[in-house]
Amino acid sequence: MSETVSKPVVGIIGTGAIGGFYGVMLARAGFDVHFLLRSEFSAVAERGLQINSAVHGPMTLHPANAYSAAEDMPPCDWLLVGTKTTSNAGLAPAIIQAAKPDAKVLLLQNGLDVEDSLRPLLPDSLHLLGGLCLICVHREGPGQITHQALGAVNVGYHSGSAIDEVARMAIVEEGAGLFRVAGIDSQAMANLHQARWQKLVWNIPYNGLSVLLGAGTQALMADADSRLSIQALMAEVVLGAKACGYEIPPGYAEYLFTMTEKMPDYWPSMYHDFAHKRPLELEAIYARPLAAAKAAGCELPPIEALYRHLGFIDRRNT
Ligand SMILES: NC(=O)C1=CN([C@@H]2O[C@H](COP(=O)(O)OP(=O)(O)OC[C@H]3O[C@@H](n4cnc5c(N)ncnc54)[C@H](OP(=O)(O)O)[C@@H]3O)[C@@H](O)[C@H]2O)C=CC1
Ligand SMILES: CC(C)(CO)C(=O)C(=O)O
Repeated sequence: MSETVSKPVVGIIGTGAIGGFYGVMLARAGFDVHFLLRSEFSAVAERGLQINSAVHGPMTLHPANAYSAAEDMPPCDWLLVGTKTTSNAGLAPAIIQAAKPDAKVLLLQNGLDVEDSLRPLLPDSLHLLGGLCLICVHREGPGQITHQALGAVNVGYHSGSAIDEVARMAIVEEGAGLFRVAGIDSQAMANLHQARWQKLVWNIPYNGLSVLLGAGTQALMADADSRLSIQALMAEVVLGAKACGYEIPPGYAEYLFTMTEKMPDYWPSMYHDFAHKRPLELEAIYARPLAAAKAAGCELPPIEALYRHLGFIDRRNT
């Protein structure tokens, strides 16, 4: 049965791999999509966005509604934030500028509590949501995105003026519905914290080890020692989540491990940040989960060691 959702105006704040991919998918489904860019503005204004997708085939959006300043964007019903988490608080002026008064702002980002630095800077009328993307995409060049595998987005409510759980879930369902109309698997999550911890079961081992060991997923999965490290780190994330009150479903870590064996060789976005000398998302993916677990009385030494090694690398790299 096809789902009918009225088509809102969508703004993409940060058109990189994630913002560009989901923005193009929504535009292809008939949504009115507007893209805020920074370094790639001229290239995208001239040539549009190209997605080379192993799942959907080649896709081009040309012309794309490209902007270098949020002031020039039309008022948006939904804003999808596709920047890295390293500068969330700095995005508030652009978000406020591009948002309708009761807009929904969806952070399509990995990590824990990534909404917290932004929330106090936004008006209460704006709804803030988090989206966990299970996808392998990266930027190949200005306006050029490679999509290797997967694509689902799980959406949860963080904060805003929704008066009760029913109102919150209606907004979350609306968000998931946008993606489903665009042919993307999407689930409404009742608990955003739970969803963020669950996603960390993948990101904590693979993102960090890809940088530390200089290896993509296939090399990491082919070596007995790195397999053990991945499994140990996954088990630690499950422990940390449990200490904080979030039960990761039994078998979930094993499911992600097996899923990764079947994926094409994938270099997580943290590796791309390292290779391009951009700051790593260490605060969101490591420091906050470690601090939350510690506050709940749970030390996670292997994750802490990985975090410290990555900090050393990051400080010398940027
Ligand atoms: N790539 C993936 O497969 C996955 C990524 N994620 C998560 O998604 C998030 C986004 O990652 P990803 O898409 O890979 O990152 P990218 O680096 O590809 O994209 C980030 C984009 O945000 C832009 N940007 C940053 N600040 C601003 C600003 N102030 N104004 C306008 N544009 C801005 C950057 O522009 P500029 O070029 O100028 O820096 C860049 O285009 C991260 O949290 C990541 O962990 C989650 C699942 C999978
Ligand atoms: C887990 C993965 C690779 C999708 O499987 C992903 O979404 C990520 O890189 O954050």
